[in-house]
Amino acid sequence: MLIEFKNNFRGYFTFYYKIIGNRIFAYLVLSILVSLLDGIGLAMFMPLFSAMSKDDSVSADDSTMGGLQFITDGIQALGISLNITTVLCVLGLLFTFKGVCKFIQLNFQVDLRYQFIRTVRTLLIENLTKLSYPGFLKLESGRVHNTLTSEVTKVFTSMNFYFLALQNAVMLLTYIGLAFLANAQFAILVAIGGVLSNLLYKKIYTATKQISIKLSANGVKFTSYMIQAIHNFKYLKSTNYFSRYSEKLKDVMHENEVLNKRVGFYNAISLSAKEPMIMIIVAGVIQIQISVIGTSLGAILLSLMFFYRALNFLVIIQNNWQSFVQNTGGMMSVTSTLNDMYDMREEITDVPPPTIQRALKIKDVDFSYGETKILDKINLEMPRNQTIALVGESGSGKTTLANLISGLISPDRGEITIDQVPLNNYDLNAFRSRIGYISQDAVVFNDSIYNNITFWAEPSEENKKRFWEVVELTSLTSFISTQPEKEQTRLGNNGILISGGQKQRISIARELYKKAEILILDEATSALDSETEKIIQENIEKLHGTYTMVIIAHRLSTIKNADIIYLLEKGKVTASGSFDTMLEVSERFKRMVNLQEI
Ligand SMILES: Nc1ncnc2c1ncn2[C@@H]1O[C@H](COP(=O)(O)OP(=O)(O)OP(=O)(O)O)[C@@H](O)[C@H]1O
Repeated sequence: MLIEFKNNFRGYFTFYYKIIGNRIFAYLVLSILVSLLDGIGLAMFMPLFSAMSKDDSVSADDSTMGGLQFITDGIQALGISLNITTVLCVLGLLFTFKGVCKFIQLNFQVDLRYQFIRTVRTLLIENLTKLSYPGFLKLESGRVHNTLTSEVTKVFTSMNFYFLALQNAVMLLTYIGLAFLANAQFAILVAIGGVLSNLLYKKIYTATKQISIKLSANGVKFTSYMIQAIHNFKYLKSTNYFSRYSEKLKDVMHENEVLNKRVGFYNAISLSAKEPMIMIIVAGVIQIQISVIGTSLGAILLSLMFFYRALNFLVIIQNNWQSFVQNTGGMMSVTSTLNDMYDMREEITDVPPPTIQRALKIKDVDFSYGETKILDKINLEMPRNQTIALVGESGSGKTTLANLISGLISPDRGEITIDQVPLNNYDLNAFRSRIGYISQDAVVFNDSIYNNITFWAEPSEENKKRFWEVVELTSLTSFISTQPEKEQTRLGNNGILISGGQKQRISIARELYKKAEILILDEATSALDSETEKIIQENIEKLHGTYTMVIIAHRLSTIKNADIIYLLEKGKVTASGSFDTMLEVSERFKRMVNLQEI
């Protein structure tokens, strides 16, 4: 889903409406009801004041009620006589009803908040799931991380203040309306006072909005540095680069501090200007009413009360808006990340791919990263249940080729086919769910060994049996038996609590557990000692003929039994054949074998 919004009051409303839907109107109606009840309740004080000066009797045509006379008229029309007791009872009833409405409104607000935050997070996760791999390479990980955590919260906070401002705007309008009914001149003066104070606040909002955008960008920078610090902690620690690296973090923190101080400065202006502004406007209005217009103080008392309250709400709105603006940077960064992800999404069909009957083929494939050609006219065949090996010097394009085979990237030219049908015609997600990928960097989650290998499968008898089978195949049995909590032992962040070789074996076990059709092993056994490597190698050998396998290896001893070996040199396949054939046809391959003294 693509979200766009215009940078104005209506644009923000549309943005929230897109996320929350029609419930936004129910919330508005509740807000109006609460403010109306509050206003009418307040108006009921007037007959009370007049009764105090007229021996307990409440006059039905009290001039202090102005245009709000209909309220007391309405009470009398119901057959209730007006006296202090009935007015007090009506007051009590009105404010109780207002309390009930406020309670419903606040609960509804909490519900909306969670609906909102859930919808935005779900959208982000959905877009992240659909994001193409090349798209992911373009997105900074700090940006994704920051958006999913702090920026979403900022959007939610912005919505909170937007609604508070809106709710208080309803209050303001109600009071202006009531003040207008009580005394029309007051309403005009409120409008003038409001417009004047808004001019000052508009300048503050613009400045705050700019800072908010900068703060969001800085947040991305900080998160990005932090992720890298945690990821590379061991290296930074062992080389004592940490102190130099932490300087970078401190710089970003300092930039943040400067920006936050500026926000604080504008906040201070907006908050401290509140009271004097109200008092000046109120005093000015009273002065104009009495000396210029010649109204008596009694006649304007109710209007003045509404007016004072309206002004209070005006200032509250300005403060709400200031807080809203402070968080608008979050709205912008969430929408831009969402939309960037959407633009770089993977378009896939829903045609399920068949199992390979004959072969997966790569035909005349070219691939470039930017301007740099990485693969040049590659032709390669992976016959069903056979093992192919990709060898070649570092940077020759082996992993890029594996990425093409797994459909992570698409060729610029040429095609990849399953039994003559282009791979892109099929649902690539369904295809990938049949791939087992063991990469150079072992993938380990901070969870139990069981969950790491089964990928959180139900601990049913059948699953447990399969778990122990793959544990045996990957020589992990004795390792697990020495662990304090056996297969329930947790592995720590990125498998920090276990060795590199153990991590690699757990990664292999996960892919074997998966019942994949194609196994891609990219330097899968490189972190293992020769003895463990030999055992796992033998176990992988046992799978020969049951999986279609791609093995990428620098250690040529591990691919001796591959059905077809492809030698890659600078993105081109320069020789192919069985191990023995390769020794005959490729001088380069022969040299590589001799160097490794196989
Ligand atoms: N995301 C990327 N953006 C730009 N260039 C890339 C990217 N990934 C890889 N490359 C470049 O593509 C070339 C081939 O990389 P690849 O990882 O496929 O090589 P390899 O043969 O697997 O190397 P190794 O044996 O060292 O793993 C390299 O020159 C590399 O710098």
